[in-house]
Amino acid sequence: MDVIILNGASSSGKSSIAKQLQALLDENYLHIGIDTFIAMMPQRCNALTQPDQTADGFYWKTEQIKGKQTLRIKSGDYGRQINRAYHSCVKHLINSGLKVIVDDVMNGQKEQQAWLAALGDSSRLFVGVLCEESELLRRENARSDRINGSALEQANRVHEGVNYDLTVSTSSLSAIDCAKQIIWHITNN
Ligand SMILES: Nc1ncnc2c1ncn2[C@@H]1O[C@H](COP(=O)(O)OP(=O)(O)OP(=O)(O)O)[C@@H](O)[C@H]1O
Repeated sequence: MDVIILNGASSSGKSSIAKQLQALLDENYLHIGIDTFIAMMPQRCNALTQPDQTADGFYWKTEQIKGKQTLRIKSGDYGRQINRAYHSCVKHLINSGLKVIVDDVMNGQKEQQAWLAALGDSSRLFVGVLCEESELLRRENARSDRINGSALEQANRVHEGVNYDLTVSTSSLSAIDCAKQIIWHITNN
């Protein structure tokens, strides 16, 4: 498998699963996500600590969705350029003979299509990382580095229209057991 794409809301447990996969898989897999690129960007390009401050990179915006005040991540021109580069960078890594675990918060079906276009004929596994909303909220509140409200907004939207090879539930399984489920699927399909 060239690339394993873990898709789920913030705090659903993607990074934890990615680390367990890296430990358990025989072959070496790189772990990459948009946070990898955010860490490379000049700080002035993003406004991720407070909502409603626009930026050329990524920022949070309060929107009324279905009558509810909701925080959504938005991107400016630079952010969109970074996102496209993130997709093609994964393909370049694969073309260099490397294997990759992508840890992503997809914008539903639209972003899966963008991944499929970028990945071409590389072998890939789309994994939905599911978590109950009450548990997402508990985890988000326990973290000091995540803005409150983002996990719940993403909870359903990230999965809308996405076709998965398998899903794992991190509200009922530990990260290591989710990783074992994924490896079982790869080995037996
Ligand atoms: N299967 C699990 N069971 C219980 N707690 C978990 C599980 N997976 C992750 N957690 C906890 O949830 C929190 C978020 O985990 P993690 O960083 O893996 O999520 P994430 O989906 O990568 O989040 P983000 O997209 O915000 O980076 C951490 O405190 C982690 O310890």
